[in-house]
Amino acid sequence: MLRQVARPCPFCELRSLLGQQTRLYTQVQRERGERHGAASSRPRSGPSRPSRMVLSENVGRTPADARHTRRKPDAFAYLNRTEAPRGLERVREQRETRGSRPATGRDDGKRRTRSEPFHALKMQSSLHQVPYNNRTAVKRQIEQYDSFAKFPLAEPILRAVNDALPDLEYRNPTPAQAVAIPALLGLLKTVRTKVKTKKSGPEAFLLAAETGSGKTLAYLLPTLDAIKREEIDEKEEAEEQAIKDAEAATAKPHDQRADMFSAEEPDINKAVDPARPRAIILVPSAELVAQVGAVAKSLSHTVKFRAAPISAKMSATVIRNQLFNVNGVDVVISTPPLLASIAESNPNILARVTHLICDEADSLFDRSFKQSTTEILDRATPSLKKLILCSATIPKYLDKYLADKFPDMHRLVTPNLHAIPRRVQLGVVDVNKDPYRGNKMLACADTIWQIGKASGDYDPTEGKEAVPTKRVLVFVNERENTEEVAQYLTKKGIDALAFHRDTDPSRQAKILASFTNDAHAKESAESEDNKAAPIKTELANKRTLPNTKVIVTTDLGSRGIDTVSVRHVILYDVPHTTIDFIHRLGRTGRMGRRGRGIVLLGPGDRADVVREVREAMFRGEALI
Ligand SMILES: Nc1ncnc2c1ncn2[C@@H]1O[C@H](COP(=O)(O)OP(=O)(O)OP(=O)(O)O)[C@@H](O)[C@H]1O
Repeated sequence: MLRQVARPCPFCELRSLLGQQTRLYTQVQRERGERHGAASSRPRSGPSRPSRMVLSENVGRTPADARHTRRKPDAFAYLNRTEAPRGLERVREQRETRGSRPATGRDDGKRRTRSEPFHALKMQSSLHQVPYNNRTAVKRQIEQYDSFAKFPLAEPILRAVNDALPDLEYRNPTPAQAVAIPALLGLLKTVRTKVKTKKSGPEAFLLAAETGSGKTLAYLLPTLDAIKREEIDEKEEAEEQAIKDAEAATAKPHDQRADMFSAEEPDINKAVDPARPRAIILVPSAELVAQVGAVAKSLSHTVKFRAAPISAKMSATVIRNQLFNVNGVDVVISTPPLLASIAESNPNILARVTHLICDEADSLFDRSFKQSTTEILDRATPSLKKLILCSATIPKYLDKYLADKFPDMHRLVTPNLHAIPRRVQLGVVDVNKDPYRGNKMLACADTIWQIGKASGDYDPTEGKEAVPTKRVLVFVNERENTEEVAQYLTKKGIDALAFHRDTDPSRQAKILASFTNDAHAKESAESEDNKAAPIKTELANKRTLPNTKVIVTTDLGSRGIDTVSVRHVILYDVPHTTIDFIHRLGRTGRMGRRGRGIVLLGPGDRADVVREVREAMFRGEALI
């Protein structure tokens, strides 16, 4: 042995050289790991061998890059790099020292540092991250308006709030209302995105606030206030004019012929102007027309104005009677295509509009409604004073469009924009596992049975036991699946109904009524119970879930519908975008109530997207 050592063979030399290299490599790796804070967390055991899993940092480097001969890297040059190129780091440093805009709408003007970035969501990132670095100011403003009486609204409007919010002991403004009402009344300076231009036109506002935050009243109350003030001003002007005319008539020599002509003129009552409303509210669906119409009607008893909700589901006679009422009309609530077609044959209908409101603005400016919405906007512009766009989600395309078209727009943003309501929890059911083995319908039925069988929870905010009848919304991505899923659930003894665009209008109204309003729920529950009698006898021998009502729907049911009594939302399909996540989960947990979302994660579904949404919800962060 000793002799062998004394006389080294070439293979041993090679082995020891390799061993040295290996040790050196391991040391370098360990040092690097320690530098990145990873090495200390994982104690090493066994012999230190270079890991085959360590990725090279230089895969993207071309030989040309190495020689510094090429100026521009090719399109794939940065693939597999683990560190930013030196040039990019310089840019980042420069930006940081300059203090660039905050990354999201949820920090105090500081750059947001996420512990875990949205990797999966970045792939489908569609929401505009509305910046606002005056968060503290917004919060202070919200605190300042802790009662409706603090808004300088006309007295009948303040009284009417009680009619719009019955059954509430304390009626305090929500953050959306505290931010929007003073600004729409012209009280506050709001954040403007760009330098003021000299372009004339209506004053434009964007109200961006989370789902179920009372945006309807936030735009309705100041609009009605303005309408009423205009009405009073016009009346006073008319009276002044009448006095002047009378004085002029007495001053002039009596002309009998002139009297004759004036007697022939019709006696026009200027306060009453059929089919010439002062305010238009555009919404994307007939269901929302009915919902916003009901809120407007509840206010109209005290404020005294005429609201005309019109939708394509109404007959032509009903629409005509609503619009061309002899008593006049002040506020028209419609979908854009219907109103645009009416305005084409009666352009005068938009001649006196001073307030145009686009509720669910992201829908109204997307491909399906953009043409009719902009047509109405163009026709109304000459008389328009205020344009108000409202939405719980501001997609990038809308932000870009608004920045181009209305650079002076006032942006009214609440602190929780793009976040799922705080009291909503999100659970996941793995459909791939036993007992479902990929059967989503079975998983859905089982989840609803579990919800139905669970005892009502005590809710301290409402101070009473939870409602005995549980209402569950099931969202699917495709309209065709609504009927199929609803039928399967019915077979499993669940009271489920499909709700989509082709559902019979009267049935649709009944289905929704039981989900949107507790008072209606009692009435419609009775009628539905009577109607469902034959089904019950058919299912008499089956196990049924008596205290649970289910609606299976698509996006149609997710936009703006005020499903206050819904505690559970089941996402049968993983939504395509975070926008859909926000609107679908936003049907529960409204106005600070508790809610639960359950995602059915089946084969091929994006588990990473769901995980990131859950994490963001846990941290109370805005989605991207
Ligand atoms: N100040 C308030 N206090 C208590 N409840 C309120 C208040 N303002 C509105 N609400 C109630 O909150 C519910 C949600 O209101 P609304 O439908 O206007 O929300 P939204 O912000 O438009 O929601 P979405 O974005 O989903 O359309 C309604 O039932 C409404 O009556």
